[in-house]
Amino acid sequence: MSICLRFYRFHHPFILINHPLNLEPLILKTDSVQLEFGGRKILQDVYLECKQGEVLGILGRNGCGKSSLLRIIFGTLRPAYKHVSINGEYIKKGYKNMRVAYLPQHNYLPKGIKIKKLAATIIDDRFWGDFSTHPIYEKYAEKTIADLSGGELRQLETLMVIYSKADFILLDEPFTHISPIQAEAFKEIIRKCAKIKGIIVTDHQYYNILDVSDRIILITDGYTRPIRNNDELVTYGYVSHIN
Ligand SMILES: Nc1ncnc2c1ncn2[C@@H]1O[C@H](COP(=O)(O)OP(=O)(O)OP(=O)(O)O)[C@@H](O)[C@H]1O
Repeated sequence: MSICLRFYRFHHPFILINHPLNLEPLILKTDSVQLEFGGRKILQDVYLECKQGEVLGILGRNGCGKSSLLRIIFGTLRPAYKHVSINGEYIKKGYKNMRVAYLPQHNYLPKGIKIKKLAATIIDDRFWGDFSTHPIYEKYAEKTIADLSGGELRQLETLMVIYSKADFILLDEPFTHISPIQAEAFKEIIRKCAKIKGIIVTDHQYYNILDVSDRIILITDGYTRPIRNNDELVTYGYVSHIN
């Protein structure tokens, strides 16, 4: 039985519980990733840790390997070597048993199936109230994805991953293609979900990443570097200045 279900059964409405059964938060760790394409080294010294209760932001220039790293954790990209674990247990495929959910850059929801039916299998019971009252879901629950605009579909797909049953949520560019007001709303949702999940998020809208994240790591030259203050983003050449 999954930890999520055990949490749900023992949940008491008057106790503020941040983690399942008040256990120690789960910790997702990734290290020793070796990834290359056609002899070109992409990732060579990665260390990343994310625990339930926090948002970890990943920044880096185009092509530095952010999406690849998320796909490696999710289990759909196999590098030469990786070590991914949750509380010490080696995880070969993060997507198995809904340990990890992933929002890719491209659309992922299947065509021809009612959104209501998809939601019933994906959404975490603890967030059903939030999800089912979101305007996008209320408007399109009885429809299929063919009825949504590009931006609406992106919103729905993002919400479905954030509110999914997984312990860890990986978000690749959740702020791209959506309006600023929606980005603000998503940051609120991400913070709320991060009270009981671990969330890793990357986007080129770095100000949104800085805003929503508890910690930041930067990928440069295949390495992950913890960013302790925003000036380091200038030092490492990610931005020319910070306002
Ligand atoms: N299947 C593939 N075959 C060959 N090269 C690939 C493949 N997938 C990714 N790459 C290369 O690996 C590098 C890292 O790609 P990745 O998509 O992880 O970068 P990214 O940091 O997410 O980039 P962006 O910010 O532009 O989305 C890029 O140079 C890309 O061209």
